[in-house]
Amino acid sequence: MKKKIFVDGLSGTTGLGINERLSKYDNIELIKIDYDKRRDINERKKCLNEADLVFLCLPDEAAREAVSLVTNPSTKIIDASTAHRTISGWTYGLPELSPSHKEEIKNSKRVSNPGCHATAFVLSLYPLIKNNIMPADYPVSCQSITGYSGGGKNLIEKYEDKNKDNPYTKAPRPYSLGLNHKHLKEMMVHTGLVNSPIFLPIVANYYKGLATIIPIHTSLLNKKLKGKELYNVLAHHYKNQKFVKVMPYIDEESLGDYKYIFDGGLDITACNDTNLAEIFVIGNDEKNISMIITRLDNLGKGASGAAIQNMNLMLGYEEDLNL
Ligand SMILES: NC(=O)C1=CN([C@@H]2O[C@H](COP(=O)(O)OP(=O)(O)OC[C@H]3O[C@@H](n4cnc5c(N)ncnc54)[C@H](OP(=O)(O)O)[C@@H]3O)[C@@H](O)[C@H]2O)C=CC1
Ligand SMILES: CC(=O)N[C@@H](CCC(=O)OP(=O)(O)O)C(=O)O
Repeated sequence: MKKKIFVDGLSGTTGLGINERLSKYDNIELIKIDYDKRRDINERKKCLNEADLVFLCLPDEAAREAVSLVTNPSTKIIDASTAHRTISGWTYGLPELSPSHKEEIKNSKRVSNPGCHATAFVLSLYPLIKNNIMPADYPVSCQSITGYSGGGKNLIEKYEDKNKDNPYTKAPRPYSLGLNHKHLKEMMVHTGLVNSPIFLPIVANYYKGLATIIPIHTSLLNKKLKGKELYNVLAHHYKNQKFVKVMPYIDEESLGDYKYIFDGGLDITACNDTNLAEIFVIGNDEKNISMIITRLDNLGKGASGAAIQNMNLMLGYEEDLNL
């Protein structure tokens, strides 16, 4: 029997990405809603309760509302919004963190898809805190560079406005300057950090692709590891993962012929159109400093790709089916 799937918010950036990926499945029937009725609460309620699994690709408030409309006890939900990422009763959809995270997703009816910045951030730090290498009260700061599609339809429209004086397109823009980005709680809860990271995202004039940049003073770690040892911890943690790769270690010596760097810089769009997150560990042992840079497609492993991976697990398919 085909599984019935409903995408609430199909016309949005994440919804379209999920829809495109779902079109590769032949064992899935998409529940369709008239375009004109896509915000009609009664129509949505009907579709939500007919489905074996629904994707919520909506703003937070609308996602909460959608959950409240689901009365069918069999309906499974994957929520792409921020609404349920730190709420009890919901499973965080980042299966690479540990075998038990993956197992929980497989058995869950309520999975919250991680935020795009948070995905890269949590993947970078979880193994270090879990293994007691980074203290839970380490003063973490992080910058993240992202393409403008991360802001959904509204921000895409602003960036793509062809007015030659369009202020958005002039230069990259640091944002969330109240230092209260909506991913902070999620970043803490799912790494085990006890203090808020200082998180500064930067949006730039390109469509998609994201990288978090986390500097580390290795002398402040519980274990005074060298850069290569830090790399070894992450490489070991993710060694069996298809969608999270730890890339070869970078230091001054390897920099010259490092194949993933061109003209001294790292391409943060290299994971676009994939479901990959790639982690780079960079070290300078003389100065006791390291850096973790994690890149991904904010619409791939940062949103729609991750949602499909979670669906595969929840429906008992191969985790990497059609990804
Ligand atoms: N873009 C990204 O990189 C990522 C986004 N997310 C999250 O995923 C969710 C969707 O984001 P994104 O796709 O970017 O957003 P978009 O703004 O591109 O799309 C939002 C969708 O929600 C629909 N919608 C809005 N309000 C309602 C409502 N009250 N009832 C029904 N439908 C409604 C819109 O319909 P309409 O066509 O009428 O406008 C649109 O289809 C958000 O919570 C976002 O934070 C998560 C990770 C990454
Ligand atoms: C450029 C831009 O605005 N990006 C979004 C992140 C998108 C994302 O991960 O979103 P959710 O947490 O909503 O799922 C932001 O920083 O708010």
